[in-house]
Amino acid sequence: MPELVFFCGTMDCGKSTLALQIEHNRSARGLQGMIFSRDDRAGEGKLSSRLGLVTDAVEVGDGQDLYGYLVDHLSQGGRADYVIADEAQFLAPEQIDQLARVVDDLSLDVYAFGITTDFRSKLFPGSQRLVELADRVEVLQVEALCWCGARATHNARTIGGVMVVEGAQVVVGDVTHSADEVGYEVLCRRHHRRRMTSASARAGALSPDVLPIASA
Ligand SMILES: Nc1ncnc2c1ncn2[C@@H]1O[C@H](COP(=O)(O)OP(=O)(O)O)[C@@H](O)[C@H]1O
Ligand SMILES: Cc1cn([C@H]2C[C@H](O)[C@@H](COP(=O)(O)O)O2)c(=O)[nH]c1=O
Repeated sequence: MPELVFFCGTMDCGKSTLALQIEHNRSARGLQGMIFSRDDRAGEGKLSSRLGLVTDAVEVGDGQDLYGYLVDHLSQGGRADYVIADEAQFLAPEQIDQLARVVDDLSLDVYAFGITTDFRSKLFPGSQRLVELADRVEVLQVEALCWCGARATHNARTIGGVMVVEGAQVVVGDVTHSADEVGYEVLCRRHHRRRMTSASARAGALSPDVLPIASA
């Protein structure tokens, strides 16, 4: 039976790498995938992994009907044996419904990849719909780690390494810490709740407040 599978995890846990591996394994057996992506860091119409691999993809636009796109593609003689949708958190809930319809009405497997929650630990609408509709939700097994060594479960947005909690839900970026730019850092829940990034933990460790008091 064809399935809608949601592969999820924090940023930087290998979702796009897995998407590219699934694509590679199927295309090596002569199958042809329809690859959707949206706002990939590598640019429009790309699906890229931090391991350096990249492939072309159909850039999904606002309000684009993904089911209609596939029906048009197939009726014009195009081929699609399965569907991959990366950065699926950026898709609208209606587009997730369209992907479910691709599974049910076109009998194609759909593999969606994305982060579940944003920098405020709130579900992205697209990810919420995936959790509601997917036949299977798979949490990636290569866990990203918080600076403390615990499994990272949350995504923090940072500016100059300091965690921020205000701002637009969507800001494309990477797990970096340049001085003024928006970056991201994966944290365990405890340190996300305490807004403690690696930079603020380091600063705290160096603060005179926590240095041992010299005995008189
Ligand atoms: N230089 C490297 N050597 C080995 N693995 C790496 C290297 N750089 C990144 N990775 C792996 O790639 C993962 C990120 O992969 P990617 O598919 O881009 O993540 P995601 O799509 O989940 O954000 C990292 O968690 C790490 O396991
Ligand atoms: C937490 C969070 C992330 N984003 C953006 C940042 C990246 O461009 C993508 C995630 O990509 P990855 O391949 O999983 O690293 O999402 C965002 O826009 N808003 C957020 O709150």
